[in-house]
Amino acid sequence: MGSILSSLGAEVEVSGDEVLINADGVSCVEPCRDRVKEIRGGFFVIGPLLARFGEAAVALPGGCDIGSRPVDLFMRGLRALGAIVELRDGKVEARVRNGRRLVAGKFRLDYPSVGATETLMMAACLADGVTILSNVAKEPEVIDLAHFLNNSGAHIEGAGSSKIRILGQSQLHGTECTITPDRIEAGTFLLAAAITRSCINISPVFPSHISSLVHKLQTAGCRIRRSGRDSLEVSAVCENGDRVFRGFNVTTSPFPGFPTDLQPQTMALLTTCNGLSRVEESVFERRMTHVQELQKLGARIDLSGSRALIYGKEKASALVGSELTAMDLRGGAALVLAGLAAEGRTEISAAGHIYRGYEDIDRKLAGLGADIQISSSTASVLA
Ligand SMILES: CC(=O)N[C@H]1[C@@H](OP(=O)(O)OP(=O)(O)OC[C@H]2O[C@@H](n3ccc(=O)[nH]c3=O)[C@H](O)[C@@H]2O)O[C@H](CO)[C@@H](O)[C@@H]1O
Ligand SMILES: C=C(OP(=O)(O)O)C(=O)O
Repeated sequence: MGSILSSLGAEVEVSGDEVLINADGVSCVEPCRDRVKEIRGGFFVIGPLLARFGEAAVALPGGCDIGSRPVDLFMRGLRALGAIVELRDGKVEARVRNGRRLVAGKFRLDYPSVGATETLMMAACLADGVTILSNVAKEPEVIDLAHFLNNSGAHIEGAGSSKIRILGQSQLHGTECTITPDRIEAGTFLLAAAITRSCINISPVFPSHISSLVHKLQTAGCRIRRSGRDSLEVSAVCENGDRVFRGFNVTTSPFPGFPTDLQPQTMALLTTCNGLSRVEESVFERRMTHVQELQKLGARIDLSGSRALIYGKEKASALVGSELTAMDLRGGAALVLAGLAAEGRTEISAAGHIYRGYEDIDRKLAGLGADIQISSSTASVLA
């Protein structure tokens, strides 16, 4: 994102955990227009750029190959705000009808897409009048973005519910914000503790952001308690002191349902839980490519479309290390977890996927006692 903002003329300075963005340089409309047309991988800037400059052209979103990832909701939503939007040569081109300012409108999303909700919310902040978006995503990241925009002078109500009301402003200003903790990274570490039958303390994490995972892990037999305002302690030892976990069923769905971004890692855990578990992926239609890799470790999984039946083994150590390929980000994380539990050495190629969502994952896991090395192309995990 930093390089996208820089290519638009913003100054971006990274210092430790802080990022300083000065967008004054993005005020010149003509050069900006040219730069925007060259952007690759910045699909989500279409809303703010269109609202700010009356015109934007961005490449279709990339990301993991986990489904068709359509952009119809973005296009129809922006049209409802008065834009002319066309898909041409792999790019979405949009401009404001009759002048330079979007007009407020009403738009109901067919599906509560996170990206479409965030894009339309950003665009509507600068539209003329009151916009109502309904059936929107309720993810914590949507609430976080709304807080940030409100602190920048926007007027957004209802983020976190299924209807958002936005009173458009003529301009926004800079502000400071702290980004909400990454619930998917925290959830992955909860699962790492569970699959290795360990006890760890995780922070920062807001427990209410991952309660669906916490409930499932408790069903399996994990003890999890809140150890502070933004920390959780997970102890992968059952109440009766043993380490045999029960399998459970999972169906992914939008927040507050079970997150699709934790489905592959949860499946890795289920291969080590007792009995039959069912996993159904309902958000993305091709998010099961980790199954064939888990099978190479000895996991018994029957796959039919987006439904998997996992015949768990009683012992966490029932998996055996092998050579695997990370097909996408969360699928790759699932293989790392399985590799931690498997007997012997697991080598994962195409590990670059994993870094896209887990900064320093090798250092963090090594700090917890794992024997893991990741280069940009390969991860090696020793149980
Ligand atoms: C960078 C980022 O934050 N990515 C997250 C975001 O992705 P992203 O915002 O891409 O995911 P969406 O919430 O948009 O996608 C959810 C569903 O909506 C459908 N859809 C989406 C847009 C559209 O115009 N039409 C349409 O039909 C998609 O095909 C998918 O089936 O939310 C996903 C669901 O929580 C997470 O897995 C991703 O990690
Ligand atoms: C699917 C994910 O990311 P992206 O939307 O960038 O592909 C993810 O974070 O799991």
